[in-house]
Amino acid sequence: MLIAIGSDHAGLEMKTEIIKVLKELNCEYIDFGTNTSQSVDYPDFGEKVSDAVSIGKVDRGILICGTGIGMSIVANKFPNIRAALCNELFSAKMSRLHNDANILILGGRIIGKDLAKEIVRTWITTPFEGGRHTNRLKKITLIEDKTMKGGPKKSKTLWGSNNES
Ligand SMILES: O=C(CO)[C@H](O)[C@H](O)[C@H](O)COP(=O)(O)O
Repeated sequence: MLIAIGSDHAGLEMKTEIIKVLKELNCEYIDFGTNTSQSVDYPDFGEKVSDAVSIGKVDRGILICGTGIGMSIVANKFPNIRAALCNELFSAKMSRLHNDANILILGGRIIGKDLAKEIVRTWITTPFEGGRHTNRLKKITLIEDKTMKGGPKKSKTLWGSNNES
């Protein structure tokens, strides 16, 4: 299995630990950074990993930021992405069994490295259950098609418009 992995500065230490687990599980990986403790912006790294999974360059992705929330917001903007923020084992297992999650997200400032490593082991080795869940995933894809078709929607936020008319 080929895994894309990335973090911001708040997830860097945990990323280093998780790479050890990937090696232990004989997973190949592409490390999209960051690789220094300098403060960076999580969307830049979330985008690289999510894009790699979205276009099928890699099988799955792992993202780490401070809480995992920022990376989750970024990753779930991408087509074909089912990103799951899992800071405990049960969610990690269920995100594979029921949701076929293809990106795992962890909060580097929320949980310790031993739990994070155990979550990664569980998430990598748990298969998708299929059955009734397949139809639910198809419905998610239909929603994605409806909402993403036709390119970016106009949006005006407090931070400014990304598509001025
Ligand atoms: O947790 C996060 C928000 O969702 C981000 O991933 C960042 O890690 C966090 O915002 C970084 O905070 P900092 O104060 O700039 O270190």
